Amino acid sequence: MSLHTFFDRKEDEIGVKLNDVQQEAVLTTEGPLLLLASPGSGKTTTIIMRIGYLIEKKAVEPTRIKAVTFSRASALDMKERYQAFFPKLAPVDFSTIHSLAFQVVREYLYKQGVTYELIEGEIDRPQFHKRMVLRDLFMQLNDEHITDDQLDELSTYISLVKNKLLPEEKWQTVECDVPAALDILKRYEAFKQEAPAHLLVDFDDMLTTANEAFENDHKLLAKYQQQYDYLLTDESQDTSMVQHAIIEKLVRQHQNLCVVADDDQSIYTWRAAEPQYLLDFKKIYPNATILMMEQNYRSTKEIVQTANQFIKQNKNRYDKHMFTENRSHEKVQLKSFTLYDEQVEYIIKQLKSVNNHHDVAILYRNNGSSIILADALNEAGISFYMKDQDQRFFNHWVVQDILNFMRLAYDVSRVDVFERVYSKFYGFLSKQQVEQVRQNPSQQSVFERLIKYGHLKDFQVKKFKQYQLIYQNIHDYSPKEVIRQIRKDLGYEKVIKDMCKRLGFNEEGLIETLNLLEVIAEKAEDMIAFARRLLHLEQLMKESKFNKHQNAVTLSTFHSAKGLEFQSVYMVDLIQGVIPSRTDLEDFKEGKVASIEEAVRLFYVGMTRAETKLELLTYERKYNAKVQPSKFYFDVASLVNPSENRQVKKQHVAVKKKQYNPNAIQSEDEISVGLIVKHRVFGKGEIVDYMSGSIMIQFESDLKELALSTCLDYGLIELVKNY
Ligand SMILES: Nc1ncnc2c1ncn2[C@@H]1O[C@H](COP(=O)(O)OP(=O)(O)OP(=O)(O)O)[C@@H](O)[C@H]1O
Repeated sequence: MSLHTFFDRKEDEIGVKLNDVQQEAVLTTEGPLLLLASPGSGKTTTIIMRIGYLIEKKAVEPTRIKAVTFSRASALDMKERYQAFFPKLAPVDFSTIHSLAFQVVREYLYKQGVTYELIEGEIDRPQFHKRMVLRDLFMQLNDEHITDDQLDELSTYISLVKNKLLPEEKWQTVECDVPAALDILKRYEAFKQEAPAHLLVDFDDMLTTANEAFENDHKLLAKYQQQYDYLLTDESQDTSMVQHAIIEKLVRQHQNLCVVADDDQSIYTWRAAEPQYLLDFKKIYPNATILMMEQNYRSTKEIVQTANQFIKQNKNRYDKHMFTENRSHEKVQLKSFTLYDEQVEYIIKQLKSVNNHHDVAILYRNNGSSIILADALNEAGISFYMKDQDQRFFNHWVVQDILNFMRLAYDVSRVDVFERVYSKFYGFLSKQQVEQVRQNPSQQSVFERLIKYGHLKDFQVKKFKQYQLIYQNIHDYSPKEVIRQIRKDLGYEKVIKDMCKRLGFNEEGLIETLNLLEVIAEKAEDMIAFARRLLHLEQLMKESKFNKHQNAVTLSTFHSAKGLEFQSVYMVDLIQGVIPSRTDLEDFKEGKVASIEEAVRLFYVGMTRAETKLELLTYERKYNAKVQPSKFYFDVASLVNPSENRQVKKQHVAVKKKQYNPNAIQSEDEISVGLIVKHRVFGKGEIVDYMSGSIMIQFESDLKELALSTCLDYGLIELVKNY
């Protein structure tokens, strides 16, 4: 059978004729190969064909091929695609790196007579679960309960340190905002090894121990090296250092390694992914072949061209040129609303005008965006699907606090409820003072008893008399107004801001939670209806994962949308501080580009999910505060409508040079995003974006893109304040 017939036959069978690069990737079976695959470029199709080719044409035993995937879901997906493409061939081993590491560790420790116990995932002794252990250690070191957000951050920090293979003396180089994180990590590692003959291991230890096993036990390594003649790793842009190290050792003899990746879709560096490894691939494997699969089969010309130009602003990448032979359809749409509410109303209107919701996705940066969307969709009678809905919002302590403040309104004599929130009233109550209330039970309100028996200081008496008055009239107010009163008049917001300073919580996130609660409360008549609405929403979001095959619109974060595709995609809440995030922007100001480049990649992942329709949505005001549209929104706007920007530039060329201003900014080095400047014609504004050649300034009246050289040459802008 000739080569020609292999590809032709497969074309007849599955209806896909591989393009030239795809064919080359199939045929390059020997030696290291880095296959850089643009989104929608037929990566999975090519990998499966390559495996089939190895078996059918090169007579490789299926058991001698190992395909390592990033997740169990993609292992399953590949297995199914392989069976569909090659129904007559014996199965190939598609599995995650963790399952490979698990086998290695089991054998390695068994040989040493050491037993082990897994403390992550489903385990026998829940009290030894990683999260429980970390909770206890946090308490021991900080004398406080850890929040769920902090626990997540701590776990990520530990994973990062382990996956980067950092030695102990370098652990402190990794930043973590959780108090005493480094000490917790040290104690956690010691705790797991307290009994050397019975180790406690988490998922990260599986990887580091497997790597160590290959380093120390040469016989074991040789056994695994001889087990597979061909290795393939998928989604390799998300692979961590320890995972790369394991693979490197496995293929050391034959070097038959096919690494499939898209460095432009690397969005997990915060979870230890090492896209730099791909950029250094030739240093590690000098004989490597690098192929670029750049033809996109998913999206229209407009979407592919815009996304392709957008990603080129990143510098640390392989310079690929994604293209498509698909049809033209419509430009990428950009919508900027005055108010946040208008964005939601617009989406609902759009969805009501189409019947098929299954093909539509609404994508956002943060999970918080889903709450208001879910609420509005539910009101409009539109079903939605969420793969990994985040229930943390509903269980969040801020939400529980607000509900407890409200509960107290229905029975102001309840000490048990008061005890849950006493420290959240601005008034510095001590446990002992509250204890006095408990020790003097009566039908009187907790406030009266507190004032009578609590030995309060003068200022506390004054405060709690005010609070008592607020509670007496609280039922006259709407639930939204009640939340406002809790925030402002009971001093809750002041208390949580103090907590943020003391405990390193994310203030912005907590305020956002309160704002979201106010939006939900808007539609409720009273506090009971508000609590019910919250419960209903929680239930709805929990159950939304069962709507996958219904006529339901998909709600997803950009991260979780990776690998998915939809006819229509709405990217929402595109504002500065969200995407790019505040941290991305701060890093950028300090000259660090890694995080803003990752934000660009994340945005790119979102854009490339769309097949025919892509809309980017932003707004200028949210919860009565001014916000700025995302820098990426403008980047896309200038790609989609370059002529509009040219008009703006033309306007400024007319300015006369003789009006020279000695205080003006004269050099490009003085420009940075966030600077407050005064423009000679347009007045005060903030630099919101800065690209080579132009700057974008948000003036009070509107936003303008100005030619940088004109501003500098003619002394048009001067510095007002730097922050
Ligand atoms: N050579 C080709 N000719 C026509 N269609 C193709 C070709 N290669 C792939 N496709 C089609 O492109 C679509 C995407 O392919 P596939 O799922 O393999 O992409 P992918 O690169 O794995 O996507 P992702 O961006 O999710 O990584 C599929 O419908 C596939 O049939």
